[in-house]
Amino acid sequence: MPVQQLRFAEVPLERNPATGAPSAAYAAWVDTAWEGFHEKPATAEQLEQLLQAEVCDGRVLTGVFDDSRPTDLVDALTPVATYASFTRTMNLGAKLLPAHLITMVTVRPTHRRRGILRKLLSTDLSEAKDAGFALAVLTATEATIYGRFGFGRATEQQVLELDVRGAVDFHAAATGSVVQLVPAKLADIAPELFARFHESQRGSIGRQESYTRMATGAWGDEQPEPDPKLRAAVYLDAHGVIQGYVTHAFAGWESTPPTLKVRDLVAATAQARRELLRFLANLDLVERVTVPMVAANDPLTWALVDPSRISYTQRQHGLWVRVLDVVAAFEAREYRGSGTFTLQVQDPLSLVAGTYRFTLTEGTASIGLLENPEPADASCEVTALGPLLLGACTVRDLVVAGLLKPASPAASATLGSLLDLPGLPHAINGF
Ligand SMILES: CC(=O)SCCNC(=O)CCNC(=O)[C@H](O)C(C)(C)COP(=O)(O)OP(=O)(O)OC[C@H]1O[C@@H](n2cnc3c(N)ncnc32)[C@H](O)[C@@H]1OP(=O)(O)O
Repeated sequence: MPVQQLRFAEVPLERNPATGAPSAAYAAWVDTAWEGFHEKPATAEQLEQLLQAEVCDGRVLTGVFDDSRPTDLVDALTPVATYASFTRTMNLGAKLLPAHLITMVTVRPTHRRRGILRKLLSTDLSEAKDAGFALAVLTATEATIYGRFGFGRATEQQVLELDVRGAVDFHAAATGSVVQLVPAKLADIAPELFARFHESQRGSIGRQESYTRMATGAWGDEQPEPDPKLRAAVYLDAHGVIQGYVTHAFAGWESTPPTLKVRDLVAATAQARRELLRFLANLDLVERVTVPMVAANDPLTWALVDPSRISYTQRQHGLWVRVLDVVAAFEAREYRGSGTFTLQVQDPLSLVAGTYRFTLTEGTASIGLLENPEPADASCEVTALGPLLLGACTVRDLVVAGLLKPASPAASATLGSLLDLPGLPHAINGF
């Protein structure tokens, strides 16, 4: 059936009024989404947990239905495609801005490559812009899908592997103390510490409800069901203030070498992170500690006396950002110094196309869309705006990549001097 004849409908986060259990329509949506990611069907208890969490998140679920399927073979409530969105803030450096988050996008193999994703995404991005969102954000299963819709790669992450055989020495003397505690104690501590991290880290994206449930062991890292293996510790600074937490689980005696896997490590200060890693590095009976969601410019190599204990694996793209409002998004960014330039943006979805004048005064921007466009100092496709907004790379990197086209070498140098930022954007969670 062509995409025009399919039915696109919101699937409410609701319960069966008679039983109080998650509704059949919600269950069918989850089952389709999970099948799309090759997961087993959710159990009744998992569905209950998911519904609770998704209500907390304020998710909006969309299902796409093919009413031509034989109802004796397939329940009419079962969608052929799923799509979900909700709102969290993103740290753009100078400000946190509400972002439109897109997730759980699946199209059944029987209905692929006939434009369902294109219709879902282009409609949703247009509605998100009309609703006032300056950016949409997603994580991608494949890097090649979302550029055509204007998403640009904004953060990266990798897994840190630390060889913890024998004594692991740090340059800095230990400070503060670490207290091991049951994960349930993190119910209030985890969101509060994450909020402090989120305020301080460019590129950070707000967390959904599942993260608190995972920090407390109510959910495992793979399924929304209790995880008895989980252990936890907090770091207290020299004044006794909690500044970070870590949750972790032993990978089992069959792991080679014996490995402890960090599930989540949230530190409100750089010292807290270092001290939690020192705690992990000194655990007995394990030879390797792995830490996920580590920044591409992770500073641990500078903290250890022997940096060869560290290796990084699984480096990959993290958040993809689609700018929906150039003025609001780029006024929430940091800059260096003062100056002006104009940027012409091309946008196949016509959401942000135009020429913008940036007037920068001591690191803050005032931006306007020009009514009578003039030849711009640089031009780019909308997909370059994500990395440019977050400072994910330098202006020169974007120019060399062919993603940003300066009118002259002087214009390139001016943009670099104003837009290049120290450090990298980083997010410690996906969604
Ligand atoms: C935010 C997230 O949730 S990321 C998770 C994405 N989901 C998955 O990976 C689950 C498995 N895959 C799927 O469910 C589907 O194949 C999807 C969602 C990736 C694509 O859905 P479809 O409805 O087939 O895509 P649609 O037909 O609308 O294609 C839109 C465009 O994307 C392109 N495209 C679609 N899938 C892919 C892919 N896997 N890789 C590269 N390009 C792709 C198409 O060629 C098309 O390009 P064009 O319009 O420029 O010619």
